[in-house]
Amino acid sequence: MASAMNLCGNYNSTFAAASVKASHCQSHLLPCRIGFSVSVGAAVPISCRGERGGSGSSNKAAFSISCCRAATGRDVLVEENEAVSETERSYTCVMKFGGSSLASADRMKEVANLIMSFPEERPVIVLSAMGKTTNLLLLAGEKAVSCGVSNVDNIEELSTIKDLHLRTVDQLGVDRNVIAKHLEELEQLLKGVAMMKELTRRTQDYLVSFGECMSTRIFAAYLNKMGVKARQYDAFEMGFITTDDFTNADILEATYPAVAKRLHGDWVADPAIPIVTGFLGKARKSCAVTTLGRGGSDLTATTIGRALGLPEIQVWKDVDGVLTSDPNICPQAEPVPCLTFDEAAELAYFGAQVLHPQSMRPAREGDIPVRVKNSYNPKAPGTLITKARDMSKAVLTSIVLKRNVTMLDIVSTRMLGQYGFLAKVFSIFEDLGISVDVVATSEVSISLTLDPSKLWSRELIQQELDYVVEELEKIAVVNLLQNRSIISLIGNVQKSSLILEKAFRVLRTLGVNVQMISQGASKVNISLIVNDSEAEQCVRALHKTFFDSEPSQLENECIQGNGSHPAIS
Ligand SMILES: Nc1ncnc2c1ncn2[C@@H]1O[C@H](COP(=O)(O)OP(=O)(O)O)[C@@H](O)[C@H]1O
Ligand SMILES: N[C@@H](CC(=O)OP(=O)(O)O)C(=O)O
Repeated sequence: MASAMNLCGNYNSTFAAASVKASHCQSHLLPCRIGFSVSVGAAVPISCRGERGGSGSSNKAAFSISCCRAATGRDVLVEENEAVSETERSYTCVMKFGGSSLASADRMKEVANLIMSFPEERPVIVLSAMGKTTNLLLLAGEKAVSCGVSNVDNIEELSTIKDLHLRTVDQLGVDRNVIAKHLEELEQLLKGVAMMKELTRRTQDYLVSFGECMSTRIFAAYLNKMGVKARQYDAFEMGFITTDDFTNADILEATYPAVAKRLHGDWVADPAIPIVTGFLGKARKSCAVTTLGRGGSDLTATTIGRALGLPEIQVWKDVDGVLTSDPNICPQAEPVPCLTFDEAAELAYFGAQVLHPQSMRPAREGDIPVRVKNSYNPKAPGTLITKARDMSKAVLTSIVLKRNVTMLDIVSTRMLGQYGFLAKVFSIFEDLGISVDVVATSEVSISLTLDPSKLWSRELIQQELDYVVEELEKIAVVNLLQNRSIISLIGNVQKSSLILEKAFRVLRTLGVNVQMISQGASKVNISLIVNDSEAEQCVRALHKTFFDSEPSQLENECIQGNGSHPAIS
């Protein structure tokens, strides 16, 4: 009998994708997940995971499989209805917990209770490093470069990391040995950095990997101590294969079948909850440890979701879901109940820290719903991210701010009507491997923004910018404008006139001049470029206008096409 699990076990990405579709045919699964509520502390041990479902016919669930098979040289859609036992289906969802959910031993206990409060789930757990450990590791690395080998022991961040992790294992009552070797190796690594007086990106990735390697070992040991069988995995040892772009590696396609094979194989051999390091991978060429860019554990979770074809991916944070704006700028920001993958991807790409910019890609490809939940408030419904939603009443979903953006005004030195100007400009960015965010063009000029946030090193950015300008000046007059911000209005661009009218009224009232505007092809984002110094004030005022009024009023305005708002007029 073919099951979703066995199909994925063929280690073939087509079949892995097929099992994604398979799980989505179980439409009964989704409604029961929407709006679920749990009570933390009401722990229900998941002690008999391997036995759950058994092999008897009474435990079999109707299961519809729709898969693609390359049988005759072309893809063929095969529809089958089969009965697959719960056991054979192995995992039921991915649950990712970020650093904010894992800041202390108490938080780890609460997360363990939360996982145990879903006895019907057989989750794959993805964890980030505890609290701010990644930042501390980066700072320790920077200090090691110049402090001298004999002073490494005195690096404050190293002591903070050691104290946090040792205190956590002690408070959880697990053996210090679970992380002893890692702490020792971390210190040795920093001594190596101090000796070399150099921290390459490759070493930096290896250095920050200690955070996730330790948090997952501690958590798996704690679950086992609680009688819940768990197995720790380092992503770089379990099939996460990436490019060699240290600090910002891309996950390669080969990851999906490799991860599916490993997780399914282990489940069949010896069922246990996998506790996987987020954020990490293994470089295809050098085989060194890589990282997926800051916040990359979200991407680890969606990659596993797609690899296994799971019905849901849950991303647990310290906020009640994706909010109408960054709560650090707009404390009154409210959770957004539903988002499309496109909206979430745009929101993440344009600066909302809550999701990793690339994390929606595997979910979208596998059409797997992503639920953003609050580990501090599990009863809150959170945000459900799916392929489509009813946009008929939607105006604005969220306002996002991306600071410290560099803008370039590029004016052709050739005459009007010269062809090939745009192509030349973009080939320069391509050659230099620089990503362009927002673009506005006329026949002889281009304004665009460059994204420095993907790079972790300041000097390199300046060096790169100098080089870009030098290259562009061969064909154009270039004006480099730094310290700009992109304010992205994510929502229903079908209502762009309404959105823009309201937005520009606010900005005019504030006396802010928009330096560039772009309405992307995505149809969910309008970007406005303003000075960094004005940006937060603009976001707060825009938020007040779009979200502090009764929803019915916004809807009325949409229907009547009347953009005026009492807060401004
Ligand atoms: N639009 C937004 N919606 C929700 N949170 C946001 C948004 N913009 C910024 N944030 C910030 O993102 C944080 C959650 O993301 P992150 O710190 O990466 O979580 P985790 O470490 O749990 O993965 C929130 O605490 C909040 O301050
Ligand atoms: N620990 C990594 C990866 C990550 O995803 O973290 P978080 O889930 O806490 O944002 C970072 O800080 O970037």
